[in-house]
Amino acid sequence: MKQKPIIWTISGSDCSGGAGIAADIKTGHGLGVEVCHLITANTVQNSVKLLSVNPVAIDILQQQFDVLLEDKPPSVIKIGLVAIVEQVIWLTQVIKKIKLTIPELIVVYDPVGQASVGGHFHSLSRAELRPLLNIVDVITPNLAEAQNLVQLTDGAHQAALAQAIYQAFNIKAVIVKGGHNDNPQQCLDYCYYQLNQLKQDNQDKTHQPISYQLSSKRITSHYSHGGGCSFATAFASFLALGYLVRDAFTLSKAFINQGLQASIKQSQAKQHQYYGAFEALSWPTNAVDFPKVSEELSRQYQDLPAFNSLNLNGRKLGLYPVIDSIYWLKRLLPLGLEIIQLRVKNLADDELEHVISEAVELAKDYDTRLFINDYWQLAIKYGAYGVHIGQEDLAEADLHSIQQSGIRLGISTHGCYEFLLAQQLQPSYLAIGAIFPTTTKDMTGQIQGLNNLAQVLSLRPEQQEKQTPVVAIGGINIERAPQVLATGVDSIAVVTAITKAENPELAVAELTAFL
Ligand SMILES: Cc1ncc(COP(=O)(O)OP(=O)(O)O)c(N)n1
Ligand SMILES: Cc1ncsc1CCOP(=O)(O)O
Ligand SMILES: [Mg+2]
Repeated sequence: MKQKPIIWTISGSDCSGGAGIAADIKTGHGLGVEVCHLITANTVQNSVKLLSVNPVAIDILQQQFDVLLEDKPPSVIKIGLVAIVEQVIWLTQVIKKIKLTIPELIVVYDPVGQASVGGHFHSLSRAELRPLLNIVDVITPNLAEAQNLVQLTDGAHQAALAQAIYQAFNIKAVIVKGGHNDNPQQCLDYCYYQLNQLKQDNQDKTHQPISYQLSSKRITSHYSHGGGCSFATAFASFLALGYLVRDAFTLSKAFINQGLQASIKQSQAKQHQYYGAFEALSWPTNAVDFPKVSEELSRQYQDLPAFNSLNLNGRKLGLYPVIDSIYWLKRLLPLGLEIIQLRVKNLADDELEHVISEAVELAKDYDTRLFINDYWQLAIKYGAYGVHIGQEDLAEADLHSIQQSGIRLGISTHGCYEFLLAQQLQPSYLAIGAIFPTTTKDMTGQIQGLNNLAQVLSLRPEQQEKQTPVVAIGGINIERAPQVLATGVDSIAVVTAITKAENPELAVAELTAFL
Protein backbone atom coordinates (compact mmCIF):
# COMPACT_ATOMS: atom_id res chain seq x y z
CA MET A 1 0.00 0.00 0.00
CA LYS A 2 1.30 3.48 -0.84
CA GLN A 3 2.29 5.60 2.17
CA LYS A 4 -0.13 8.40 2.99
CA PRO A 5 1.23 11.86 2.17
CA ILE A 6 1.83 14.02 5.23
CA ILE A 7 0.61 17.59 5.50
CA TRP A 8 1.07 19.94 8.43
CA THR A 9 -1.51 22.44 9.45
CA ILE A 10 -0.36 25.43 11.48
CA SER A 11 -3.53 27.09 12.67
CA GLY A 12 -5.85 27.91 15.56
CA SER A 13 -8.01 25.56 17.55
CA ASP A 14 -11.74 26.30 17.47
CA CYS A 15 -13.20 24.86 20.67
CA SER A 16 -16.62 24.65 18.99
CA GLY A 17 -15.16 21.98 16.72
CA GLY A 18 -16.04 23.41 13.30
CA ALA A 19 -13.18 25.46 11.94
CA GLY A 20 -9.39 25.67 12.29
CA ILE A 21 -7.46 22.58 13.30
CA ALA A 22 -10.65 20.49 13.68
CA ALA A 23 -11.70 21.25 10.09
CA ASP A 24 -8.17 20.54 8.86
CA ILE A 25 -7.97 17.13 10.52
CA LYS A 26 -11.44 16.06 9.38
CA THR A 27 -10.74 17.19 5.82
CA GLY A 28 -7.30 15.59 5.55
CA HIS A 29 -8.60 12.38 7.08
CA GLY A 30 -11.52 12.30 4.63
CA LEU A 31 -9.17 12.70 1.68
CA GLY A 32 -6.56 10.17 2.73
CA VAL A 33 -3.70 12.32 3.96
CA GLU A 34 -2.05 12.36 7.37
CA VAL A 35 -2.46 15.70 9.18
CA CYS A 36 0.09 16.86 11.77
CA HIS A 37 -1.01 19.98 13.57
CA LEU A 38 0.68 22.89 15.29
CA ILE A 39 -1.78 25.05 17.19
CA THR A 40 -1.04 28.77 16.97
CA ALA A 41 -3.85 29.84 19.30
CA ASN A 42 -6.57 28.46 21.52
CA THR A 43 -9.70 30.33 20.63
CA VAL A 44 -12.76 30.61 22.84
CA GLN A 45 -15.82 30.71 20.62
CA ASN A 46 -19.23 29.18 20.04
CA SER A 47 -21.97 29.50 17.49
CA VAL A 48 -22.72 33.13 18.28
CA LYS A 49 -19.56 34.74 19.58
CA LEU A 50 -15.78 34.82 19.59
CA LEU A 51 -14.63 35.53 23.13
CA SER A 52 -10.86 35.32 22.93
CA VAL A 53 -7.82 34.26 20.93
CA ASN A 54 -5.03 32.91 23.11
CA PRO A 55 -1.73 32.62 21.26
CA VAL A 56 0.55 29.67 21.90
CA ALA A 57 4.16 30.50 22.81
CA ILE A 58 6.81 30.37 20.09
CA ASP A 59 9.04 27.93 21.99
CA ILE A 60 6.23 25.33 22.08
CA LEU A 61 5.61 25.80 18.36
CA GLN A 62 9.33 25.49 17.68
CA GLN A 63 9.58 22.25 19.68
CA GLN A 64 6.61 20.79 17.79
CA PHE A 65 8.14 21.89 14.50
CA ASP A 66 11.46 20.21 15.37
CA VAL A 67 10.07 16.88 16.56
CA LEU A 68 7.75 16.60 13.61
CA LEU A 69 10.51 17.39 11.15
CA GLU A 70 12.52 14.50 12.60
CA ASP A 71 10.09 11.79 11.53
CA LYS A 72 7.06 13.29 9.78
CA PRO A 73 8.36 15.80 7.21
CA PRO A 74 5.53 17.43 5.25
CA SER A 75 5.01 17.65 1.50
CA VAL A 76 2.57 20.54 2.02
CA ILE A 77 2.13 22.97 4.93
CA LYS A 78 -1.19 24.71 5.35
CA ILE A 79 -1.18 27.86 7.43
CA GLY A 80 -4.41 29.25 8.85
CA LEU A 81 -4.75 31.56 11.85
CA VAL A 82 -1.57 33.45 12.70
CA ALA A 83 -2.38 35.33 15.87
CA ILE A 84 0.49 37.71 16.67
CA VAL A 85 3.39 39.39 14.92
CA GLU A 86 5.94 37.16 16.73
CA GLN A 87 4.30 34.17 15.04
CA VAL A 88 4.59 35.85 11.64
CA ILE A 89 8.30 36.40 12.21
CA TRP A 90 8.84 32.86 13.51
CA LEU A 91 6.87 31.27 10.66
CA THR A 92 8.72 33.28 8.03
CA GLN A 93 12.03 32.16 9.40
CA VAL A 94 11.16 28.43 9.80
CA ILE A 95 9.46 28.20 6.41
CA LYS A 96 12.50 29.73 4.72
CA LYS A 97 14.70 27.21 6.50
CA ILE A 98 12.58 24.13 5.83
CA LYS A 99 12.38 25.02 2.12
CA LEU A 100 16.14 24.62 1.97
CA THR A 101 15.90 21.01 3.11
CA ILE A 102 12.59 20.21 1.34
CA PRO A 103 12.77 22.34 -1.82
CA GLU A 104 9.57 20.89 -3.32
CA LEU A 105 7.54 21.79 -0.20
CA ILE A 106 4.37 23.77 -0.98
CA VAL A 107 3.02 26.29 1.53
CA VAL A 108 -0.68 27.14 1.36
CA TYR A 109 -1.90 30.13 3.39
CA ASP A 110 -5.55 30.69 4.23
CA PRO A 111 -5.50 34.23 5.67
CA VAL A 112 -8.04 33.82 8.42
CA GLY A 113 -9.02 37.30 9.58
CA GLN A 114 -12.58 37.87 10.63
CA ALA A 115 -14.80 35.45 12.51
CA SER A 116 -18.10 34.67 10.79
CA VAL A 117 -19.84 35.32 14.12
CA GLY A 118 -18.23 38.77 14.31
CA GLY A 119 -14.92 39.90 15.79
CA HIS A 120 -11.32 39.56 14.63
CA PHE A 121 -8.88 36.71 15.09
CA HIS A 122 -5.91 39.05 14.95
CA SER A 123 -5.06 42.69 14.41
CA LEU A 124 -2.04 42.19 12.15
CA SER A 125 -1.52 44.83 9.51
CA ARG A 126 -0.66 44.11 5.91
CA ALA A 127 2.87 45.37 6.55
CA GLU A 128 3.26 42.99 9.49
CA LEU A 129 2.00 40.06 7.42
CA ARG A 130 4.11 40.90 4.35
CA PRO A 131 7.21 38.77 5.21
CA LEU A 132 5.00 35.69 5.41
CA LEU A 133 3.00 36.64 2.33
CA ASN A 134 6.22 36.90 0.37
CA ILE A 135 7.22 33.29 1.00
CA VAL A 136 3.97 31.33 0.71
CA ASP A 137 3.22 29.53 -2.56
CA VAL A 138 -0.56 29.52 -2.54
CA ILE A 139 -3.09 31.80 -0.88
CA THR A 140 -6.83 31.18 -0.55
CA PRO A 141 -8.58 34.36 0.68
CA ASN A 142 -12.31 34.96 0.49
CA LEU A 143 -13.49 38.18 -1.11
CA ALA A 144 -13.19 40.38 2.00
CA GLU A 145 -9.77 38.95 2.90
CA ALA A 146 -8.58 39.51 -0.68
CA GLN A 147 -9.81 43.12 -0.60
CA ASN A 148 -7.96 43.63 2.66
CA LEU A 149 -4.72 42.21 1.35
CA VAL A 150 -4.50 44.62 -1.57
CA GLN A 151 -6.63 47.39 -0.11
CA LEU A 152 -9.03 47.34 -3.00
CA THR A 153 -12.51 47.81 -1.70
CA ASP A 154 -16.01 46.99 -2.92
CA GLY A 155 -16.53 46.48 -6.59
CA ALA A 156 -13.17 44.90 -7.44
CA HIS A 157 -13.74 41.64 -9.26
CA GLN A 158 -12.22 38.38 -8.10
CA ALA A 159 -10.00 38.33 -11.18
CA ALA A 160 -8.63 41.80 -10.46
CA LEU A 161 -8.11 40.96 -6.80
CA ALA A 162 -6.30 37.71 -7.59
CA GLN A 163 -3.99 39.43 -10.05
CA ALA A 164 -3.29 42.28 -7.65
CA ILE A 165 -2.38 39.80 -4.87
CA TYR A 166 -0.22 37.83 -7.27
CA GLN A 167 1.67 40.96 -8.24
CA ALA A 168 1.90 42.49 -4.77
CA PHE A 169 3.36 39.44 -3.04
CA ASN A 170 4.70 37.24 -5.85
CA ILE A 171 2.51 34.33 -4.76
CA LYS A 172 2.46 31.48 -7.28
CA ALA A 173 -1.22 30.57 -7.06
CA VAL A 174 -3.95 32.88 -5.77
CA ILE A 175 -7.44 31.50 -5.26
CA VAL A 176 -10.12 34.06 -4.44
CA LYS A 177 -13.12 32.17 -3.09
CA GLY A 178 -16.58 33.39 -3.94
CA GLY A 179 -18.45 31.99 -0.96
CA HIS A 180 -19.26 35.47 0.31
CA ASN A 181 -19.77 37.31 -2.96
CA ASP A 182 -23.10 38.94 -3.66
CA ASN A 183 -24.42 36.67 -6.41
CA PRO A 184 -27.33 34.75 -4.86
CA GLN A 185 -27.44 32.18 -7.70
CA GLN A 186 -23.83 31.33 -8.44
CA CYS A 187 -20.67 30.79 -6.44
CA LEU A 188 -17.62 31.48 -8.56
CA ASP A 189 -14.08 30.68 -7.41
CA TYR A 190 -11.17 32.16 -9.28
CA CYS A 191 -7.58 30.91 -9.46
CA TYR A 192 -4.72 32.92 -10.94
CA TYR A 193 -1.64 30.79 -11.31
CA GLN A 194 1.84 31.07 -12.73
CA LEU A 195 2.28 27.70 -14.49
CA ASN A 196 5.41 25.72 -13.75
CA GLN A 197 5.80 27.16 -10.31
CA LEU A 198 4.68 24.20 -8.28
CA LYS A 199 6.48 20.91 -8.60
CA GLN A 200 3.50 19.05 -10.03
CA ASP A 201 3.37 21.21 -13.11
CA ASN A 202 6.98 21.11 -14.14
CA GLN A 203 6.07 19.49 -17.44
CA ASP A 204 3.98 22.40 -18.64
CA LYS A 205 5.56 24.17 -21.56
CA THR A 206 4.27 27.69 -21.02
CA HIS A 207 5.38 30.21 -18.42
CA GLN A 208 2.40 32.52 -18.73
CA PRO A 209 0.12 33.08 -15.76
CA ILE A 210 -3.15 31.34 -16.39
CA SER A 211 -6.56 31.60 -14.76
CA TYR A 212 -9.10 28.95 -13.88
CA GLN A 213 -12.70 29.79 -13.07
CA LEU A 214 -15.08 27.34 -11.50
CA SER A 215 -18.73 28.04 -10.90
CA SER A 216 -21.48 26.17 -9.11
CA LYS A 217 -25.01 26.89 -8.06
CA ARG A 218 -24.83 28.63 -4.70
CA ILE A 219 -25.52 26.26 -1.83
CA THR A 220 -26.56 28.15 1.28
CA SER A 221 -26.44 26.41 4.62
CA HIS A 222 -26.45 27.72 8.16
CA TYR A 223 -24.59 24.56 9.04
CA SER A 224 -21.27 25.22 7.36
CA HIS A 225 -18.85 26.63 9.95
CA GLY A 226 -15.27 25.82 8.88
CA GLY A 227 -16.00 25.58 5.15
CA GLY A 228 -13.25 28.08 4.27
CA CYS A 229 -10.59 26.24 6.31
CA SER A 230 -11.77 22.98 4.77
CA PHE A 231 -11.36 24.35 1.24
CA ALA A 232 -7.73 25.35 1.85
CA THR A 233 -6.93 22.05 3.55
CA ALA A 234 -8.62 20.08 0.78
CA PHE A 235 -6.50 22.00 -1.73
CA ALA A 236 -3.35 21.28 0.31
CA SER A 237 -4.32 17.60 0.53
CA PHE A 238 -4.92 17.24 -3.21
CA LEU A 239 -1.56 18.90 -3.91
CA ALA A 240 0.07 16.49 -1.46
CA LEU A 241 -1.60 13.62 -3.30
CA GLY A 242 0.16 14.84 -6.46
CA TYR A 243 -2.63 16.62 -8.31
CA LEU A 244 -1.97 19.55 -10.62
CA VAL A 245 -3.21 22.95 -9.44
CA ARG A 246 -6.20 22.93 -11.82
CA ASP A 247 -7.30 19.45 -10.67
CA ALA A 248 -6.68 20.16 -6.98
CA PHE A 249 -8.78 23.33 -7.39
CA THR A 250 -11.62 21.43 -9.11
CA LEU A 251 -11.60 18.58 -6.59
CA SER A 252 -11.54 21.02 -3.65
CA LYS A 253 -14.58 22.86 -4.97
CA ALA A 254 -16.39 19.55 -5.45
CA PHE A 255 -15.42 18.54 -1.89
CA ILE A 256 -16.93 21.78 -0.59
CA ASN A 257 -20.12 21.43 -2.65
CA GLN A 258 -20.51 17.86 -1.44
CA GLY A 259 -20.03 18.94 2.19
CA LEU A 260 -22.44 21.86 1.86
CA GLN A 261 -25.14 19.57 0.47
CA ALA A 262 -24.60 17.23 3.43
CA SER A 263 -24.67 20.24 5.77
CA ILE A 264 -28.04 21.27 4.36
CA LYS A 265 -29.43 17.85 5.28
CA GLN A 266 -28.13 18.28 8.85
CA SER A 267 -29.52 21.74 9.00
CA GLN A 268 -32.96 20.60 7.80
CA ALA A 269 -32.96 17.76 10.29
CA LYS A 270 -32.47 20.34 13.04
CA GLN A 271 -35.19 22.65 11.62
CA HIS A 272 -32.45 25.24 10.91
CA GLN A 273 -32.21 25.86 14.67
CA TYR A 274 -28.52 25.17 15.10
CA TYR A 275 -25.37 26.57 13.71
CA GLY A 276 -23.18 23.66 12.85
CA ALA A 277 -19.89 22.50 11.44
CA PHE A 278 -19.20 21.99 7.77
CA GLU A 279 -19.58 18.32 6.87
CA ALA A 280 -16.10 17.27 5.75
CA LEU A 281 -16.80 13.95 4.05
CA SER A 282 -14.55 12.02 1.68
CA TRP A 283 -13.52 11.98 -1.97
CA PRO A 284 -16.08 13.72 -4.12
CA THR A 285 -17.29 11.26 -6.74
CA ASN A 286 -20.74 12.56 -7.52
CA ALA A 287 -20.99 14.42 -10.84
CA VAL A 288 -23.53 16.89 -9.43
CA ASP A 289 -21.00 18.20 -6.91
CA PHE A 290 -18.47 19.12 -9.57
CA PRO A 291 -18.32 22.70 -10.85
CA LYS A 292 -18.74 24.08 -14.31
CA VAL A 293 -15.43 25.06 -15.85
CA SER A 294 -15.45 28.46 -17.40
CA GLU A 295 -12.60 29.58 -19.62
CA GLU A 296 -12.09 31.26 -22.95
CA LEU A 297 -12.74 28.00 -24.82
CA SER A 298 -16.01 27.19 -23.07
CA ARG A 299 -17.25 30.76 -23.52
CA GLN A 300 -16.27 30.76 -27.21
CA TYR A 301 -18.16 27.52 -27.87
CA GLN A 302 -21.02 27.81 -25.39
CA ASP A 303 -23.68 27.70 -28.13
CA LEU A 304 -22.00 25.06 -30.25
CA PRO A 305 -24.30 22.04 -30.76
CA ALA A 306 -23.12 18.54 -29.84
CA PHE A 307 -20.79 16.79 -32.27
CA ASN A 308 -22.15 13.86 -34.24
CA SER A 309 -22.23 10.68 -32.22
CA LEU A 310 -20.40 7.45 -32.96
CA ASN A 311 -23.73 5.69 -33.55
CA LEU A 312 -22.83 2.72 -31.45
CA ASN A 313 -26.43 1.60 -31.01
CA GLY A 314 -25.72 0.13 -27.60
CA ARG A 315 -22.46 -1.57 -28.64
CA LYS A 316 -19.15 -0.84 -26.88
CA LEU A 317 -16.45 0.93 -28.84
CA GLY A 318 -14.04 -1.81 -27.88
CA LEU A 319 -10.42 -1.96 -28.93
CA TYR A 320 -9.04 1.24 -30.47
CA PRO A 321 -5.70 0.70 -32.25
CA VAL A 322 -3.66 3.84 -32.87
CA ILE A 323 -1.30 3.29 -35.81
CA ASP A 324 1.10 5.44 -37.82
CA SER A 325 1.08 4.18 -41.41
CA ILE A 326 -0.89 2.89 -44.34
CA TYR A 327 0.92 -0.41 -43.83
CA TRP A 328 -0.69 -0.88 -40.42
CA LEU A 329 -4.04 0.38 -41.61
CA LYS A 330 -4.13 -2.23 -44.39
CA ARG A 331 -3.19 -4.91 -41.90
CA LEU A 332 -5.80 -3.98 -39.31
CA LEU A 333 -8.81 -2.92 -41.38
CA PRO A 334 -9.76 -6.49 -42.33
CA LEU A 335 -9.94 -7.46 -38.63
CA GLY A 336 -13.41 -5.97 -38.17
CA LEU A 337 -12.57 -3.31 -35.58
CA GLU A 338 -15.10 -0.61 -34.62
CA ILE A 339 -12.50 2.17 -34.62
CA ILE A 340 -8.89 2.90 -35.68
CA GLN A 341 -6.82 6.08 -35.45
CA LEU A 342 -4.17 7.22 -37.91
CA ARG A 343 -1.58 9.11 -35.88
CA VAL A 344 1.25 10.26 -38.10
CA LYS A 345 3.89 12.66 -36.91
CA ASN A 346 6.61 14.56 -38.76
CA LEU A 347 5.60 13.90 -42.37
CA ALA A 348 6.21 16.56 -45.01
CA ASP A 349 3.00 18.35 -46.10
CA ASP A 350 2.64 16.61 -49.48
CA GLU A 351 3.21 13.17 -48.12
CA LEU A 352 0.93 13.84 -45.16
CA GLU A 353 -1.97 14.87 -47.38
CA HIS A 354 -1.41 11.86 -49.57
CA VAL A 355 -1.36 9.46 -46.61
CA ILE A 356 -4.52 10.93 -45.10
CA SER A 357 -6.48 10.85 -48.36
CA GLU A 358 -5.39 7.26 -49.01
CA ALA A 359 -6.29 6.20 -45.49
CA VAL A 360 -9.78 7.69 -45.79
CA GLU A 361 -10.28 5.92 -49.14
CA LEU A 362 -9.09 2.59 -47.73
CA ALA A 363 -11.40 2.82 -44.71
CA LYS A 364 -14.46 3.40 -46.92
CA ASP A 365 -14.54 -0.32 -47.80
CA TYR A 366 -14.90 -1.27 -44.15
CA ASP A 367 -17.30 -0.46 -41.33
CA THR A 368 -14.38 0.73 -39.19
CA ARG A 369 -14.52 4.35 -37.98
CA LEU A 370 -11.27 6.03 -39.03
CA PHE A 371 -10.11 8.96 -36.91
CA ILE A 372 -7.26 11.20 -38.04
CA ASN A 373 -5.05 12.52 -35.28
CA ASP A 374 -4.25 16.26 -35.18
CA TYR A 375 -4.93 17.28 -38.81
CA TRP A 376 -8.51 18.48 -38.58
CA GLN A 377 -8.47 20.52 -41.82
CA LEU A 378 -7.31 17.48 -43.81
CA ALA A 379 -9.77 15.24 -41.98
CA ILE A 380 -12.58 17.60 -43.08
CA LYS A 381 -11.18 17.99 -46.62
CA TYR A 382 -11.07 14.23 -47.24
CA GLY A 383 -14.26 13.41 -45.34
CA ALA A 384 -12.72 11.22 -42.62
CA TYR A 385 -15.09 9.67 -40.13
CA GLY A 386 -13.56 11.78 -37.38
CA VAL A 387 -10.63 13.73 -36.00
CA HIS A 388 -8.84 13.34 -32.68
CA ILE A 389 -7.35 16.44 -31.13
CA GLY A 390 -5.26 17.06 -28.05
CA GLN A 391 -5.31 19.91 -25.55
CA GLU A 392 -2.70 21.99 -27.39
CA ASP A 393 -4.65 21.66 -30.66
CA LEU A 394 -7.96 22.45 -28.98
CA ALA A 395 -7.15 26.14 -28.63
CA GLU A 396 -6.09 26.38 -32.29
CA ALA A 397 -8.73 24.21 -33.94
CA ASP A 398 -11.92 25.70 -35.34
CA LEU A 399 -14.55 23.59 -33.62
CA HIS A 400 -17.35 25.35 -35.54
CA SER A 401 -15.90 24.08 -38.83
CA ILE A 402 -15.42 20.56 -37.46
CA GLN A 403 -18.97 20.49 -36.12
CA GLN A 404 -20.51 21.88 -39.31
CA SER A 405 -18.61 19.39 -41.48
CA GLY A 406 -20.36 16.57 -39.61
CA ILE A 407 -17.16 14.65 -38.90
CA ARG A 408 -16.84 13.29 -35.38
CA LEU A 409 -14.54 14.71 -32.74
CA GLY A 410 -12.46 12.96 -30.07
CA ILE A 411 -10.62 15.03 -27.44
CA SER A 412 -7.67 14.06 -25.21
CA THR A 413 -7.89 14.93 -21.52
CA HIS A 414 -5.53 14.49 -18.58
CA GLY A 415 -7.39 14.83 -15.29
CA CYS A 416 -10.75 16.04 -14.04
CA TYR A 417 -10.44 19.74 -14.98
CA GLU A 418 -9.74 19.03 -18.64
CA PHE A 419 -12.32 16.26 -18.65
CA LEU A 420 -15.07 18.57 -17.37
CA LEU A 421 -14.11 21.28 -19.84
CA ALA A 422 -13.98 18.89 -22.79
CA GLN A 423 -17.24 17.23 -21.73
CA GLN A 424 -18.96 20.62 -21.86
CA LEU A 425 -18.01 20.76 -25.58
CA GLN A 426 -20.08 17.59 -26.20
CA PRO A 427 -17.57 15.74 -28.40
CA SER A 428 -18.18 12.31 -29.95
CA TYR A 429 -15.83 10.69 -27.44
CA LEU A 430 -13.39 11.70 -24.70
CA ALA A 431 -9.98 10.17 -24.15
CA ILE A 432 -8.13 10.08 -20.84
CA GLY A 433 -4.48 9.22 -20.31
CA ALA A 434 -1.86 8.22 -19.92
CA ILE A 435 -3.29 5.59 -17.60
CA PHE A 436 0.14 3.93 -17.16
CA PRO A 437 3.67 5.00 -18.10
CA THR A 438 4.23 4.56 -21.81
CA THR A 439 7.26 4.42 -24.08
CA THR A 440 5.34 5.80 -27.07
CA LYS A 441 5.10 9.39 -25.87
CA ASP A 442 6.57 11.53 -23.10
CA MET A 443 3.73 11.75 -20.61
CA THR A 444 5.82 12.61 -17.52
CA GLY A 445 3.67 14.20 -14.85
CA GLN A 446 0.46 13.17 -16.59
CA ILE A 447 0.11 9.55 -15.53
CA GLN A 448 -3.46 9.10 -14.32
CA GLY A 449 -3.61 5.61 -12.85
CA LEU A 450 -6.77 3.58 -12.47
CA ASN A 451 -8.17 5.74 -9.65
CA ASN A 452 -8.23 8.88 -11.76
CA LEU A 453 -9.77 6.93 -14.60
CA ALA A 454 -12.57 5.77 -12.30
CA GLN A 455 -12.90 9.32 -10.96
CA VAL A 456 -13.41 10.93 -14.37
CA LEU A 457 -15.86 8.21 -15.39
CA SER A 458 -17.99 9.27 -12.43
CA LEU A 459 -18.11 12.82 -13.82
CA ARG A 460 -20.40 11.79 -16.65
CA PRO A 461 -24.12 12.49 -16.31
CA GLU A 462 -26.07 9.75 -14.57
CA GLN A 463 -28.34 8.88 -17.49
CA GLN A 464 -26.46 6.53 -19.77
CA GLU A 465 -27.95 7.96 -22.95
CA LYS A 466 -26.41 11.33 -22.08
CA GLN A 467 -22.92 9.94 -21.49
CA THR A 468 -20.08 10.60 -23.90
CA PRO A 469 -18.06 7.41 -24.59
CA VAL A 470 -14.68 7.41 -22.82
CA VAL A 471 -11.47 5.88 -24.17
CA ALA A 472 -8.49 5.05 -21.92
CA ILE A 473 -4.99 5.30 -23.41
CA GLY A 474 -1.37 4.90 -22.36
CA GLY A 475 0.63 1.84 -21.38
CA ILE A 476 -2.32 -0.53 -21.78
CA ASN A 477 -1.39 -4.09 -22.70
CA ILE A 478 -2.84 -7.55 -22.48
CA GLU A 479 -1.96 -7.89 -18.78
CA ARG A 480 -3.38 -4.51 -17.81
CA ALA A 481 -6.45 -4.47 -20.06
CA PRO A 482 -8.75 -6.35 -17.64
CA GLN A 483 -8.15 -3.88 -14.78
CA VAL A 484 -8.69 -0.93 -17.09
CA LEU A 485 -11.91 -2.37 -18.47
CA ALA A 486 -13.13 -3.15 -14.95
CA THR A 487 -13.52 0.61 -14.40
CA GLY A 488 -16.36 0.57 -16.95
CA VAL A 489 -14.48 2.56 -19.59
CA ASP A 490 -15.92 2.16 -23.09
CA SER A 491 -12.73 1.57 -25.01
CA ILE A 492 -8.98 1.02 -24.71
CA ALA A 493 -6.64 2.71 -27.17
CA VAL A 494 -3.28 1.03 -27.71
CA VAL A 495 -0.19 1.54 -29.83
CA THR A 496 2.64 -0.81 -28.87
CA ALA A 497 0.41 -3.58 -27.50
CA ILE A 498 -0.35 -4.20 -31.19
CA THR A 499 2.51 -2.74 -33.21
CA LYS A 500 5.24 -4.30 -31.05
CA ALA A 501 3.43 -7.60 -30.52
CA GLU A 502 5.02 -10.74 -31.90
CA ASN A 503 1.76 -11.56 -33.59
CA PRO A 504 -0.31 -8.34 -34.00
CA GLU A 505 -3.40 -10.13 -35.33
CA LEU A 506 -3.36 -12.42 -32.30
CA ALA A 507 -2.88 -9.40 -30.01
CA VAL A 508 -5.96 -7.78 -31.56
CA ALA A 509 -7.94 -10.99 -31.07
CA GLU A 510 -6.80 -11.36 -27.44
CA LEU A 511 -7.45 -7.73 -26.54
CA THR A 512 -10.83 -7.80 -28.28
CA ALA A 513 -11.78 -10.88 -26.30
CA PHE A 514 -11.71 -8.84 -23.07
CA LEU A 515 -14.24 -6.34 -24.36
C1 LIG B 1 -7.55 7.85 -28.31
C2 LIG B 1 -6.46 8.82 -28.13
N1 LIG B 1 -6.30 9.40 -26.96
C3 LIG B 1 -5.31 10.30 -26.78
C4 LIG B 1 -4.46 10.61 -27.79
C5 LIG B 1 -3.40 11.64 -27.62
O1 LIG B 1 -3.70 12.72 -28.44
P1 LIG B 1 -2.90 14.10 -28.31
O2 LIG B 1 -3.08 14.59 -26.93
O3 LIG B 1 -3.34 14.95 -29.42
O4 LIG B 1 -1.41 13.66 -28.50
P2 LIG B 1 -0.76 13.09 -29.82
O5 LIG B 1 -1.39 11.75 -30.10
O6 LIG B 1 -1.02 14.04 -30.93
O7 LIG B 1 0.68 12.94 -29.46
C6 LIG B 1 -4.65 9.97 -29.00
N2 LIG B 1 -3.87 10.20 -30.05
N3 LIG B 1 -5.67 9.09 -29.15
C1 LIG C 1 -0.57 8.90 -27.92
C2 LIG C 1 -0.68 8.75 -26.47
N1 LIG C 1 -1.37 9.66 -25.76
C3 LIG C 1 -1.39 9.39 -24.47
S1 LIG C 1 -0.53 7.99 -24.10
C4 LIG C 1 -0.16 7.76 -25.72
C5 LIG C 1 0.67 6.62 -26.20
C6 LIG C 1 0.00 5.29 -26.10
O1 LIG C 1 0.87 4.31 -26.56
P1 LIG C 1 1.03 2.89 -25.88
O2 LIG C 1 -0.26 2.17 -26.07
O3 LIG C 1 2.16 2.23 -26.66
O4 LIG C 1 1.40 3.09 -24.45
MG1 LIG D 1 -2.52 15.49 -31.18
